[in-house]
Amino acid sequence: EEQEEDVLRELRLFLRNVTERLSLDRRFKAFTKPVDIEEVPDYMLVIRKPMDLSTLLTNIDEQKYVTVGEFVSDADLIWQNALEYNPDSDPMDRHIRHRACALKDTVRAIIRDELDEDFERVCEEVKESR
Ligand SMILES: COC(=O)N1C[C@@H]2C[C@@H]3O[C@]2(Cc2nccnc23)C1
Repeated sequence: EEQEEDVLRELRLFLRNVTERLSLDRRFKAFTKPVDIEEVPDYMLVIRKPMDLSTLLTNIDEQKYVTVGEFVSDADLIWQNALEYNPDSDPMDRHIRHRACALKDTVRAIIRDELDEDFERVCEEVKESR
């Protein structure tokens, strides 16, 4: 119904704003596009559910997310995949793991600071009603 569409439109605006801010952060450059499987041929063998910031944005526009929780689950794949695929002690792996941890903390901080819990509750009710 109309009010539901208003809530989901506001959700998409919030999620686009969060995703765009993450994409502009230079620390998260490696997370902005899918890992290039030409460059990294074994990536898809190791990582079952690839995810990146550009794919999050596409998902938002395709109205995949009805709650912030669903969005955060996909956003978490980005840093979880990076920790899984880059586990070694060499400096490159440590560098991307440090950035993955920064991404995890930044997503959580933005949601804690900027998401009204009453708004998320309304989104959950829309989801249950479907
Ligand atoms: C989110 O990004 C990543 O998990 N990775 C892992 C890959 C291994 C290493 O860094 C990545 C890209 C790359 N390309 C060429 C040679 N080596 C690399 C980015």
